[in-house]
Amino acid sequence: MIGRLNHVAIAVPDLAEGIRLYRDVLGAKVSDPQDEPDHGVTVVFVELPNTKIELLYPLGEGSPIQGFLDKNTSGGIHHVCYEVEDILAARDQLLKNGARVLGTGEPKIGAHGKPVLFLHPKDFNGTLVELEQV
Ligand SMILES: C[C@@H](C(=O)O)C(=O)SCCNC(=O)CCNC(=O)[C@H](O)C(C)(C)COP(=O)(O)OP(=O)(O)OC[C@H]1O[C@@H](n2cnc3c(N)ncnc32)[C@H](O)[C@@H]1OP(=O)(O)O
Ligand SMILES: [Co+2]
Repeated sequence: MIGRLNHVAIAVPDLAEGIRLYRDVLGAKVSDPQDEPDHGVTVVFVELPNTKIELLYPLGEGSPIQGFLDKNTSGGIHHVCYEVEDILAARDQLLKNGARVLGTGEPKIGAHGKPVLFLHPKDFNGTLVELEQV
């Protein structure tokens, strides 16, 4: 069901410092920050030849990454995103297999303009999983 790795997301406590590390220290191509109010995060994309890194910073009240940053004060790997061809078929299959789909269960439009869903980290070895329809 899952295909390519679309991105690995890293929650950062300081976005400017995260950009500096990836652009100036690691020498990667880094996008401008993009606010995603529907997701409660500001996102910066780091373009790698084979995948992307998504730097995440909380946006607004009740950001879904705030609790994670409170626990991981230096930041940390927040989720991995796998591509799927049909997100509703993937969701229904996962629900049938007992995985918990977060939120309303309906896909939202993600930072790349494509439908996304999240799966509970406790159902996947402590790793929050995002699915993105490509
Ligand atoms: C824009 C976009 C895109 O790419 O297109 C994005 O990625 S948006 C990315 C931001 N959006 C999302 O993350 C949406 C989905 N996320 C959520 O609904 C939430 O963040 C949850 C995953 C449910 C966690 O919520 P919250 O932190 O309030 O829950 P909680 O503190 O009760 O945590 C429950 C347990 O899960 C653990 N936990 C929390 N976040 C975790 C994470 N990212 N990875 C692994 N474990 C995690 C906690 O440590 C805790 O474990 P213990 O009980 O053992 O202490
Ligand atoms: Co993501």
